[in-house]
Amino acid sequence: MSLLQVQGLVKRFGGLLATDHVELGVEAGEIHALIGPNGAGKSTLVNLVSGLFAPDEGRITLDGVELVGQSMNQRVRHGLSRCFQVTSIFPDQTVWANLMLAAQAHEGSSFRFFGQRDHEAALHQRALALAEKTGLGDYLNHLAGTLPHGVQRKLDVALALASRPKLLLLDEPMAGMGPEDSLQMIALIGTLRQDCAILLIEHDMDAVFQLADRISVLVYGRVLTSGDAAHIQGHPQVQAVYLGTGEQA
Ligand SMILES: Nc1ncnc2c1ncn2[C@@H]1O[C@H](COP(=O)(O)OP(=O)(O)OP(=O)(O)O)[C@@H](O)[C@H]1O
Repeated sequence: MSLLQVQGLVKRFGGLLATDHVELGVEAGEIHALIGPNGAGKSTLVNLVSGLFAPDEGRITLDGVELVGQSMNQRVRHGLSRCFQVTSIFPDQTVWANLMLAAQAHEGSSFRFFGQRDHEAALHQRALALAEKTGLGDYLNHLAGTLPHGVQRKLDVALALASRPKLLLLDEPMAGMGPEDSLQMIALIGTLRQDCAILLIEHDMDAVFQLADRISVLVYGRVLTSGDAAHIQGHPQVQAVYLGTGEQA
């Protein structure tokens, strides 16, 4: 069984079938990209997995645990995390304070048998590890709200990693970035493979082909096909959807 297993998932908005009986699996250690034209239902699918939306039908399991019916916080406890595009950042606090708060929120109870000093030291170590992982070392004393966009997005990733997720949901992590920041974010996402599986929505096809172990193509709420980069690039219906070359899905 896959780490994330989506089965028969349906979401309707009025008469619109935004998610049409989707079947999807994300394996442990995999970067799985979700691509498709505007309005194909990518964000809706990620919102169903994260718990922002409730499905009309279907199942979503993470590591064998049913997520449908569980709150977003419960899903985080079961190993799911997502980047919120900077909305989870405390802008008036320093980067360091943001990391310490995130470490405290997720690790507080696991240190409850430690003395106060050991507890502080463990949180300190965790915050430092998150900073190192995401390349925030030079910004620890900066107020989060004053950071350049690309650095804020790294902090966003660091905060999402604080819960030690099994699966991280990334919805357009390169959005609004210049080429230099995009390259850094692609490199960072590549290193996360060691830590967790990733379900990635991304419009930048170069980034997708560089990062993804597997790619699923959504069209009109349905999974058209899944496979590696070569499979997707050679798939006539995918070419038709993206390039308008005749053969339709
Ligand atoms: N909250 C909502 N209420 C009503 N319709 C919605 C809602 N959210 C999404 N939709 C509709 O569902 C369909 C799928 O939208 P979704 O945002 O999931 O697509 P997407 O593939 O993420 O698109 P994009 O690449 O443009 O972000 C669209 O037709 C959209 O208008």
